[in-house]
Amino acid sequence: MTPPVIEIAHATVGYDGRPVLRDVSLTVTAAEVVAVLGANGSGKSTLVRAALGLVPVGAGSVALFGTPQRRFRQWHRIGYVPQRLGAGSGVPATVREVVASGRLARRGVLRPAGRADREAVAAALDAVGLTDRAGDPVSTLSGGQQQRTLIARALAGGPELLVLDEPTAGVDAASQEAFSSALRAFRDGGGTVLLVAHELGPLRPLISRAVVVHQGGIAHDGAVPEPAGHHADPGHEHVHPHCDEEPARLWTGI
Ligand SMILES: Nc1ncnc2c1ncn2[C@@H]1O[C@H](COP(=O)(O)OP(=O)(O)OP(=O)(O)O)[C@@H](O)[C@H]1O
Repeated sequence: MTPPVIEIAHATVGYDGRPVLRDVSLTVTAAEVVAVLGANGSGKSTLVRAALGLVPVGAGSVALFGTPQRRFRQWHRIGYVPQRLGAGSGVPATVREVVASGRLARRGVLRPAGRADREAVAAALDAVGLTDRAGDPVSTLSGGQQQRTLIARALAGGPELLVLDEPTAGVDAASQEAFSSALRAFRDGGGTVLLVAHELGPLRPLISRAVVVHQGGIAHDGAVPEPAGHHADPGHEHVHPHCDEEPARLWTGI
């Protein structure tokens, strides 16, 4: 039997000895599209970072593709898009260069890019609708386009698992649509997705399962909850910036 893509069992995760998540378990199997939901600061990013070994797990265990995470080396099987780019940082790289860097784990830094690399980069740029911007410096792109560049970089590596931390936060409707079609194509090709989200928007129909992080644990694991309150209004767009008073019941009143 194929092992789960991600298997977190009874993990305690935190920073500087202060636990953020206690005794959490999460299994993601191949071809699932799992959304991690929850209020600001609930520990959504911490959960996905723990899955990837980016924050240490104090107790419990994490396995990736059936291998204990501390022994896992096949990072080309995973594409990760972190929460914030910070690419307005004066890095003069073009969109194509950033996307091509996603091939490095596959080909090694010293081997020149071959045809397969160029084709993968072109396909990834096309998937996120940035082909016409490929030669532009990333710093000249909008926040949403920069986010799409990072998603293309992850896709270019030809991963089996995509882990995305708030891929649509602050991203306009056109970018969200482009992103959701790229994700749909990835899933249709057999890819597995774990993504952190505040609002699902156009991603909602793609999500096969939702996990809600609340008060240091997983409060729900199953069907995608309906948003509560004014968020349920037709046409409501979650455009306000992160705010700490985001009601936890938004995702737990189910
Ligand atoms: N590098 C860090 N060092 C110390 N504490 C951290 C660090 N990163 C996150 N935390 C703390 O861990 C808790 C959970 O943060 P996390 O980023 O996982 O939440 P989140 O649910 O992803 O939030 P948001 O919706 O705002 O992105 C918060 O209290 C945060 O202050």
